Amino acid sequence: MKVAVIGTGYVGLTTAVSLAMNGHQVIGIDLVEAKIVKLRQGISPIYEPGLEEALKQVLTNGALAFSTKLQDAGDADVFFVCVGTPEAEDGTADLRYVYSAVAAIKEIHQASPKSRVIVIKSTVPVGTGDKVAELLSGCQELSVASNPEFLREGNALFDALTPSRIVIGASEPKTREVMEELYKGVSAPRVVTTRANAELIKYASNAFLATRISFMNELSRLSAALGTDMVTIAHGMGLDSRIGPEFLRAGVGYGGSCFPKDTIALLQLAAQNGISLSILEQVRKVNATQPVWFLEQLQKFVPDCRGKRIAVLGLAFKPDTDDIREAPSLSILKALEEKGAAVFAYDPIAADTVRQKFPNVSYTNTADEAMQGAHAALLITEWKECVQLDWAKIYQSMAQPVLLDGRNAWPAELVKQAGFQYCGVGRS
Ligand SMILES: NC(=O)C1=CN([C@@H]2O[C@H](COP(=O)(O)OP(=O)(O)OC[C@H]3O[C@@H](n4cnc5c(N)ncnc54)[C@H](O)[C@@H]3O)[C@@H](O)[C@H]2O)C=CC1
Ligand SMILES: O=C(O)[C@H]1O[C@H](OP(=O)(O)OP(=O)(O)OC[C@H]2O[C@@H](n3ccc(=O)[nH]c3=O)[C@H](O)[C@@H]2O)[C@H](O)[C@@H](O)[C@@H]1O
Repeated sequence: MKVAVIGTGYVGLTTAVSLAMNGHQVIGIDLVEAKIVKLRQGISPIYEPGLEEALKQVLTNGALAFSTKLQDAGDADVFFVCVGTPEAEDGTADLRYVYSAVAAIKEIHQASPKSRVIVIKSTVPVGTGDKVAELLSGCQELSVASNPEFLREGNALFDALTPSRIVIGASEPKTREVMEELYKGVSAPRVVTTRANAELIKYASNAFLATRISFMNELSRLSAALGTDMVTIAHGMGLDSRIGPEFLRAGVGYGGSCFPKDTIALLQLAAQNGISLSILEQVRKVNATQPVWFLEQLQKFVPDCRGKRIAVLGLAFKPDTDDIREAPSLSILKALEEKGAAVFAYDPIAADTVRQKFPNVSYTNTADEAMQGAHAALLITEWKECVQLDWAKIYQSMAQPVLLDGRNAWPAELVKQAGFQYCGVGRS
């Protein structure tokens, strides 16, 4: 099929590449010319292992092209809307990019009407797909489907190619057929339902995952007080198939472009409907206070950070991405600066972006270098470059051998044997 993908951020780019890999003829559209120039050269504006190779492959075989002009996609059968839906000032989802993309598609359609489907992949509040359909009510042959995306950054292309499920929100049989045709080669369970159900499945999934994390993070505070071990506890819980092992890792809090904005957007949607989602409110509170709690653990080892060298390892909101949106590292750097610490930070990919926000932090080329002479080292993102370290060498190089493991990813027993003072999240 001929497919246009509007927006070439994480979701748009991986959607475009995966559809092209699955045999469709795809054109990716973005307003930002610099992005399109890069993409045409096979340069991914997003860091993810393997993504650029796949992009180059589909560019070379002609299955994928890019443009800044939606008119270049005039003959497309399907328009994927993959633009951002950021948090507005009041916490609701800002839908201006969605509506402006829809208006542009409407113009194209009116100029040369034919059978077309608009697929909303962006995360949008319940009712948005129906509103879009209303806006297009005069346009014959133009229908609207909701098709939320569940990919994880850092693993986005793999997730797009092998999704856990494909959720299709569409009422008309013809629209459902087009959606089936689009995903013909992809083996994954289908949920074919209404647009509203599809939209809520997306928010509910993210909110539930965030809830698991905050539950474990809050429990980790009790675990620290009791002297129990959160990693063992999570393992023991996760073996119950009703619980499962995923998303039980306690840490310094969740970040990223979606959990923070989608949880607040869901709360606002609920409030607009007179419903209080009190559990979700607590989920956000726990997440906001988790980095503060973590820094209180540091205080036990370094009571006064003024002038002390502190190493911060990992800045991206998770490994294998250069994304720092809502990364816990940002609030931790801010707090350390306020305490007067001399911060030395390392991240294999995201340091340059963080430097723009925190110019007074010293950025190093390796984790070892950040830890040299440090009075404590804090693991914030579990990049392998920050985890697989020569502990004997580091022990010699630190001013005070204190390790604060914000991801429970360092080998606790081994480092303790090497002489370090170790403190994880709900494990000591
Ligand atoms: N980042 C992620 O891992 C996931 C994001 N989502 C959702 O997908 C949506 C997109 O997220 P990201 O890809 O992270 O967003 P992003 O903000 O990284 O990218 C959006 C892109 O759309 C472009 N754009 C905006 N308006 C446009 C228009 N009218 N025409 C052409 N291009 C336009 C922007 O220039 C930008 O490049 C959001 O609703 C998000 O919640 C869903 C699942 C995963
Ligand atoms: O809607 C979205 O944007 C996406 O949001 C998340 O994906 P992503 O934000 O890329 O990353 P995750 O792997 O979910 O991690 C999010 C945050 O939670 C943290 N996390 C994750 C798992 C865990 O056990 N503990 C934990 O603290 C990570 O460190 C990270 O900061 C969801 O996992 C995707 O399904 C969803 O499509």
